[in-house]
Amino acid sequence: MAQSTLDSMPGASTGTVVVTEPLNFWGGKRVKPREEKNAEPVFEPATGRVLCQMVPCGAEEVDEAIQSAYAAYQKWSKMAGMERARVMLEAARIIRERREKIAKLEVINNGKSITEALVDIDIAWQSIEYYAGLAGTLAGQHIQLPGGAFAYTRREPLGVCVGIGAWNYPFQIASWKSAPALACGNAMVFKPSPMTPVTAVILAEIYKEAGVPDGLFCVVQGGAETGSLLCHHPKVAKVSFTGSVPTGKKVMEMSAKSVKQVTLELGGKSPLIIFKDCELENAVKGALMANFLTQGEVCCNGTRVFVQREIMPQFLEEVVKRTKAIPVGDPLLESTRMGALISKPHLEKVLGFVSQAKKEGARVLCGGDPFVPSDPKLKGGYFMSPCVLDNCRDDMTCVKEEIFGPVMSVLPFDTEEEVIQRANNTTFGLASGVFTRSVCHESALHTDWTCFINNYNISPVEVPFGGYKMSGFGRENGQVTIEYYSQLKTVVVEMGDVESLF
Ligand SMILES: NC(=O)c1ccc[n+]([C@@H]2O[C@H](COP(=O)([O-])OP(=O)(O)OC[C@H]3O[C@@H](n4cnc5c(N)ncnc54)[C@H](O)[C@@H]3O)[C@@H](O)[C@H]2O)c1
Repeated sequence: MAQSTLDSMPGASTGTVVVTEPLNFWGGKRVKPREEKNAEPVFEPATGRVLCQMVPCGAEEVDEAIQSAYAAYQKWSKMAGMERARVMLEAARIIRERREKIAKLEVINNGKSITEALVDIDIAWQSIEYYAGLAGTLAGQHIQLPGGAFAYTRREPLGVCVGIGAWNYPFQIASWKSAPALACGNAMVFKPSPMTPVTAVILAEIYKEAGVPDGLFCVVQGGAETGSLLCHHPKVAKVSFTGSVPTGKKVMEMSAKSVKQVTLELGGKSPLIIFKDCELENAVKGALMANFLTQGEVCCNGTRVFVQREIMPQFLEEVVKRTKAIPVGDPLLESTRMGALISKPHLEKVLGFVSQAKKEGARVLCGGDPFVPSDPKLKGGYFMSPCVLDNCRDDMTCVKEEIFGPVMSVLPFDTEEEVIQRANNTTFGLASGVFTRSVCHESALHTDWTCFINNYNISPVEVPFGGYKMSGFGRENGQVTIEYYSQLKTVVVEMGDVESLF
């Protein structure tokens, strides 16, 4: 029963899968929704067909999941880091073994290409492996005090952590949040996006199979209402949220009521700066990687591409030629490089940004239209042709707002000083990129956020990832994330008599 969705994957193709198993998971098993009446259809983006029904969890179900996570936390937090590591390494091994099946299911639910989904799943198990490696290293300090007294510190878990995910990297987000949480001895209740509910529960099954106590990683389905129940629950110690800025603000506000810790991984409108002394071939490849992965639905995409005026003509010629050549279509085909956007309303929103850009004076050099693949089964899918916009100005909507689709805005610049000022002139602060052959750490230091030099969208699990300004705070990945899922306890030990002032 538990493995049936995945077991049907090897023979599955686009347009054939229906998921009927329950998508909630707590107490060590899948749990049927209590009431089906609020069910919402979930669509396969490549066909527009209904893939499954998502039934939001209500207050009682959320409470049940949290209680089950709390019970598991009591056991898991008492285990040694090395014991936790062993279980997590087994989970990573199982994911690696099933990577093709999980990736296929992810594609069917999310619409991204199978080539990319396989990378996402690999990054997911790597994250669990990485934090398993750190679980045994959690330690404190010993501090000597006068008269033989001393103090020591211990790194302790927080308790039950909540993870709330976006729809663009469903399995990977669940792994990036749960891996450091579990390594530190916490339990996690995870709520995926209502548009991508099917793979988080697979992760829950894998953790169980690997040997975590029942309830340690739970999945509750739902949207805003379920999310807010999680943020308000008194037994929750921390909320790690990935999503848009407006929702992030609400999560922070709700969490503040009971002083829960929060990590916010929010949106962006990142700049990519291409200097005239760059290796043009690499800069063009970088611009494509910075804009068109996952149909442009990537938070840290470098969607404001600043190009030094002298090389603008060559840059545009090359970038447009390659953008036109991107194969858009059936995301399960290995030859496809761009799949379908997440939903019909989202596709319409992205196309609306292109129309608005035209009205404001931008020139469409390619793409920006709905795309209908020749395969009849894809006729109802949410495809569009990847778009490059020229003639852009900093005050245009397409340059200021997060589009979250395959739309690149290209802007000319003259000097480094000017471009850094323009690049930083945004309330977002997630990522940036610089292409140049000269030493450019100066530019990296001057951008208000993470900076990729001579590449873009590289996120190895060892490297911290996260935002400045309204793109959020806290970090995911890297050693530092341990600090966001643990707290430091201090113990002071007196060895002599108490010197009292009274
Ligand atoms: N910085 C990052 O790491 C990162 C990664 C991926 C996506 N994103 C951002 O996510 C956004 C796209 O994702 P989205 O459309 O799913 O975002 P969203 O903000 O609409 O939803 C994100 C999650 O929050 C939940 N939610 C909605 N209202 C809520 C509420 N009131 N209380 C609690 N939870 C609530 C949703 O159900 C979903 O699970 C983009 O802005 C993108 O940049 C950021």
